[in-house]
Amino acid sequence: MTGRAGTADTDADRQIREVLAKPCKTGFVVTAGAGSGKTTSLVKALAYVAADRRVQLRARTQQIACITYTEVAAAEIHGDVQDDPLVHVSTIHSFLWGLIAPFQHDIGTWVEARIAAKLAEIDDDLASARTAAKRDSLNSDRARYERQLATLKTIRTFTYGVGPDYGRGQVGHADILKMVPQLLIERPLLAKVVAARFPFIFVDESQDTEAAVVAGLIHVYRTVSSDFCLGFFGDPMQQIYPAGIGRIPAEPDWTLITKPENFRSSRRVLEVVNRVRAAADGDQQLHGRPAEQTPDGHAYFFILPATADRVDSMNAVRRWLTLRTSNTDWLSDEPGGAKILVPMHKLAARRLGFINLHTAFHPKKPPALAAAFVDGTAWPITPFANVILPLCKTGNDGAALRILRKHSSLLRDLTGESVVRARLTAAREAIAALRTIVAAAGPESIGHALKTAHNNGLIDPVPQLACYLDPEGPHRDQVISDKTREILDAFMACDVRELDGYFRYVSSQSPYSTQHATKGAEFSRVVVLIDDSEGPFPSFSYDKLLGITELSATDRENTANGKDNAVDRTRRLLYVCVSRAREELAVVIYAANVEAAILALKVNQLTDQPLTLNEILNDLAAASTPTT
Ligand SMILES: Nc1ncnc2c1ncn2[C@@H]1O[C@H](COP(=O)(O)OP(=O)(O)OP(=O)(O)O)[C@@H](O)[C@H]1O
Repeated sequence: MTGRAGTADTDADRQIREVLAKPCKTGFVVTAGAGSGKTTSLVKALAYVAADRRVQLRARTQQIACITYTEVAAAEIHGDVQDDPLVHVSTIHSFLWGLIAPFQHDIGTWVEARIAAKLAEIDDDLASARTAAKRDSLNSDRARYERQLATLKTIRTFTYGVGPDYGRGQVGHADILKMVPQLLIERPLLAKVVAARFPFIFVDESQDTEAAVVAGLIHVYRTVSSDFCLGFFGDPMQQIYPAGIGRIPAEPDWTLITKPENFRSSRRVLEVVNRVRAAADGDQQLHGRPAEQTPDGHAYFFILPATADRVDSMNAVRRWLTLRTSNTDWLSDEPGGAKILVPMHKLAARRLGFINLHTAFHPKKPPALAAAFVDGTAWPITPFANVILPLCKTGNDGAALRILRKHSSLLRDLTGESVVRARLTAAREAIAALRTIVAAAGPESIGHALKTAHNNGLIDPVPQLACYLDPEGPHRDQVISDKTREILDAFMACDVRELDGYFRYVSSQSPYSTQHATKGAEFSRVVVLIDDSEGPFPSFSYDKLLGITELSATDRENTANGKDNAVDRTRRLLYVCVSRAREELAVVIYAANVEAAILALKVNQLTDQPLTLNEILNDLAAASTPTT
């Protein structure tokens, strides 16, 4: 056995196995800090059940379900269990869709109710609409939903895509998270079918799983009488998405398991990890590895003036770290070099040259599209990732055909040689036109490229984008909100060259990553960049965490009511960030008032010796001065 499944057992692994060996309905919650090996324990649990119950599960055509947070995590776990077909690893969305897809009638009923709710909402808004323009816009949305409702009856099969297109039988990402838990609770048969198909369901990163989804799964547990096991692996301190449940409400008969060790971090890094957590729930980790295998490592805090040039000062920090740790990897921008965790994409966007693109996707009140921009899944951009840029980059016809066959319906299901030939010629001409637009680049080249690709059938955009690009086309009944339209208008005006830096960034090819996106990952050398001065960072504030900025009235109200607040949220994010480091860690804070920040770090007991820009510049100067 190799990889995570082959690591030494901990007490928690043994406890989990005891639960899994019980021949009855059972459940458990593993709650433990960063780097304690929760995912490792999950992999071992999968391997154990697969080995122990293989014959029985196979005979009943059952599988062990493992729900992960991202596709990347799912792929890793697949690798860990050597692609065992008995183990069904998927993200929450695809897991839930897999459960509901056979229940087409129920999906139809749910969608009908959803459209009815939208219509009721519009009627309410119409009653209070003050301007004729507002009434017109609401009435036209109403007419669209009415048409969707009318065509719904003709839909034979519902499918699942990024955004909803009810009139054409497509439910969206967000719908799945609402629909499936609701149906699990309302349809007893569905709960039974789920338990019969997956007698073991394990959820990783449970703290960021939506409360409704957790409630749906717990409902399955409560209602089934058969042999069924539900297990959660998570850490409430690492909840960084607002919809996440945080702590799992365990059933009275479940086993609660903790893991007190940290297997990831060096001595100095773990000290910082523990210090960040101390003011939250106070849980402190011990080293899991034997003393001789736990390196001392390095961990430093830097306070730099907010007025400092970001590129120069960051380079100074990296040079200083190279000097102090004798490790030149701190200077490398290649994978394996320093990983720089920025609070917002805006910081990386500026450094990697896609600030206009970033601004386009971040209107004042961002809809879900802004969040999708963050993780590289925004539907207006995917045609560039999958089709437009690959078509422009490849010089050969064969590769272009493969791209089109995979991502476009242009060349699919064609009959007759002359039709195929005509389509191929048209595709070649369209690709040549695209190449010209992309090579010329400049303002609005994104819009030109997108329209050219769409008009020539090279891309099959999601319904909303198709409607935006061709308002009278087959997707004309799509409802596009004003905010989404605002994003699309700004996106079309961008320069196609900005996509280069953006794609490097979201595919982790740059040294930058956002603090949210590093969930579950680990790196040898980590820089955590703290910079509130570069603009608002919604819902988070390092200045508030450190006590440099006063809490707002809302923060105080949330705190008084025991609700989540900016300080707790930011502490959790900082905890996730510092705990990504294996050997070496640098926390770099840009502060408007350096003295106040130094004091704040000491008062908050995060470090006793923060370094200033002057100190590191002096050290660098001394190191470069030849000794006589
Ligand atoms: N029992 C173990 N023995 C040795 N190394 C281990 C053990 N468990 C985990 N590790 C190592 O510790 C590191 C962290 O493990 P893992 O990613 O499973 O932790 P986690 O609790 O899921 O982390 P996080 O919550 O911070 O994302 C990995 O490098 C893993 O290989």
